[in-house]
Amino acid sequence: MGYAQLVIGPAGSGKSTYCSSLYQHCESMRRTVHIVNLDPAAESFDYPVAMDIRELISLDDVMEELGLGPNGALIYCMEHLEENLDDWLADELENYLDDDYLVFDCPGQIELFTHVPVLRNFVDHLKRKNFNVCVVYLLDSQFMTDVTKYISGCMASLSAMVQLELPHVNILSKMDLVTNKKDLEDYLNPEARILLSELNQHMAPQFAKLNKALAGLVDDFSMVNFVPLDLRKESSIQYVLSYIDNCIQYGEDADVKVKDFDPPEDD
Ligand SMILES: Nc1nc2c(ncn2[C@@H]2O[C@H](COP(=O)(O)OP(=O)(O)OP(=O)(O)O)[C@@H](O)[C@H]2O)c(=O)[nH]1
Ligand SMILES: [Mg+2]
Repeated sequence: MGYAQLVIGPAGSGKSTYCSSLYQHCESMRRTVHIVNLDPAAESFDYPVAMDIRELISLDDVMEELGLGPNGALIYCMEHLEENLDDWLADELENYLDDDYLVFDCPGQIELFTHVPVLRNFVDHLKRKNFNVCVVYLLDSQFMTDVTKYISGCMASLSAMVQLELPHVNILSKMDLVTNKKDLEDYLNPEARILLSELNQHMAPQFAKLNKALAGLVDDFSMVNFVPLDLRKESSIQYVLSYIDNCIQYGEDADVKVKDFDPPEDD
């Protein structure tokens, strides 16, 4: 059994920074994680790259040879990855199987989990290879300034949740930039009733019905669960990591092993 985090979220939400902080944290804990770059447009890394999509395909080559723009080229690269799941990915994964912990740093284009089935097929492949996979969805806390942005963030995350059908953890990133934590508290665990009244205050009366439906949707999916992450604090990184570990049952087998080593009782 392997373990994997699929780190996704809008462009610039802090995915690569999260991966690098997680790597450093684990290193200081003497725990091994392997970070995989799935972003063909990435240029430099603050973490050692265990596997790299750029070894399979280069965004610049695709843009040049096919005359595509950056986003079209990215989709092309990811579809190329999809076609090579049984070749390139399978070969690379050979090096990491039992008990290994992989963290996939994904590109930020939201189309990847709303429009095309690439990531879905990617995780299905991981599951077939016996990986327990969890989606780690990063949302920038800077955008949680009012209820309309909060709802739109929730919808994007919900879309990934529905597409990927995996255990799903929402992280509110860049908490170090939040000066007034109180403003955010309302959004960490909000009630549908409060969301609705705020939405109605923000928007013209003709949206009342839509607002009710949206607030209800967010409530029904228990989306309203964001874990704040402040990368300055080891305790915050550790909390997030434990939370995710719990979702993918990492460490549970280890507990069993410990129990196995208990001295047998005299009969
Ligand atoms: N203050 C602060 N800045 C952060 C944090 N995380 C990321 N940033 C900054 O936000 C910007 C984007 O961070 P990245 O980690 O590259 O974001 P990303 O989600 O990987 O971006 P893409 O791969 O382009 O989608 C960079 O300038 C980072 O330095 C954080 O926890 N605190
Ligand atoms: Mg990145």
